[in-house]
Amino acid sequence: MGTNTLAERIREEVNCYVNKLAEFQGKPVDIQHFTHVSVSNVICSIIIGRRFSHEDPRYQSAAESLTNIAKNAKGAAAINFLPFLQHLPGDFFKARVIEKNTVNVKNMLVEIVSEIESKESTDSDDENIGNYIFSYRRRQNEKMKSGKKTFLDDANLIKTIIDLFAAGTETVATTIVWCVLYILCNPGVQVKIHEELDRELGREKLPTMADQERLPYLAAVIKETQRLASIVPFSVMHKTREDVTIGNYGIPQGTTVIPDLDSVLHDPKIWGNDAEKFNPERFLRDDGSVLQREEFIPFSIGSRICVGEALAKMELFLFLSSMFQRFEFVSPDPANPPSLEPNIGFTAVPSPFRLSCVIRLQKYKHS
Ligand code: HEM
Repeated sequence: MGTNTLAERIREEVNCYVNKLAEFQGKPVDIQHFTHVSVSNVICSIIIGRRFSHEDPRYQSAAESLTNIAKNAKGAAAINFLPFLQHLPGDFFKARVIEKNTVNVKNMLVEIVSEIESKESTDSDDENIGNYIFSYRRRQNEKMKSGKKTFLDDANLIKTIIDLFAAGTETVATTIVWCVLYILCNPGVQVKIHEELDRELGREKLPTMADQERLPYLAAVIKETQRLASIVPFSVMHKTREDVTIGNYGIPQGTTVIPDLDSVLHDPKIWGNDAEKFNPERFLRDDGSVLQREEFIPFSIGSRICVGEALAKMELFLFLSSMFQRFEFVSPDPANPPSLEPNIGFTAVPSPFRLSCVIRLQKYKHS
């Protein structure tokens, strides 16, 4: 799918999202659920070509299951190291919770894929271009016709869709919520974001990707959020395919390796003694332009770097720029800001909190 089409789909979702937040008229609300639904709708529009309403019960149940999987993933990781643990009575490592939720998501997807495919047979190819399921099936048919061996089968279609939902929803939604939480605890940062947005974009038009380079302060805020929140602290497990030597350490073939991204993102030798503080300025040069740091690795590094990095960056910019343009985020009790203590599962998620989305702009004149 082209970058422009993708950005347009994200902007459509962002517009629905900020309208949804505006409905609360500044009353305190926990935005985690709405943010998850909107971000997974971006993945939905890529995979099946349409979005779901925030109230759709089938969709709400799948979103809840994905959250449960991410929340409990850390405990279940112990079973990857010591597989016999899965036979213990009870569910101390939450493997059964994960299994139950995965089956729920899988059943919903199988149902949706079959609905989409029965509808697609009546749609023209042009209407389906840019839809992941359609592209997958087209490639699968080409491979089968050519007689080549292919892994593109029904089971892998569902598995890759689950991967995209699981990896692409929790991560981006959690980063957006962390950003707002850091802002509540650092109100001076929000003042600077608003100044930059008002000066560079005004308040009439929903931001586009073309606006990104005019907002270096916001870019620094997003980077600092990703650094400090370090939402995938232990990345994804890998296994060595051959014997390797790193420094004085020999790592035999077949060793499970857990990359500790957190140790780089929070290292005071790299970021200074204020490494545990939220300080967007560390990503800005003296002239106000954005500083790229090679130690900034929230998406990991190497050949298995996150495949969704470009999409995630686009979403973070379009969601957050529009949110700050439209609202001022205020803690209902400024003297007692919400806790910054994360709940660590597969991702590091903020503890639930409420905030007021005070409207700066009623509605966009042009979207
Ligand atoms: C702020 C958002 C995100 C962060 C911080 C993030 C971070 C990561 C990290 C650390 C990894 C592990 C890389 C490794 O194995 O070394 C990963 C893998 C992955 N990510 Fe992301 N990600 C984000 C968003 C997304 C999005 C939006 C998608 C897709 C639509 C996505 C899809 C994936 C997939 C499929 C993998 C597995 C790649 C593989 O198996 O090689 N991610 N991500």
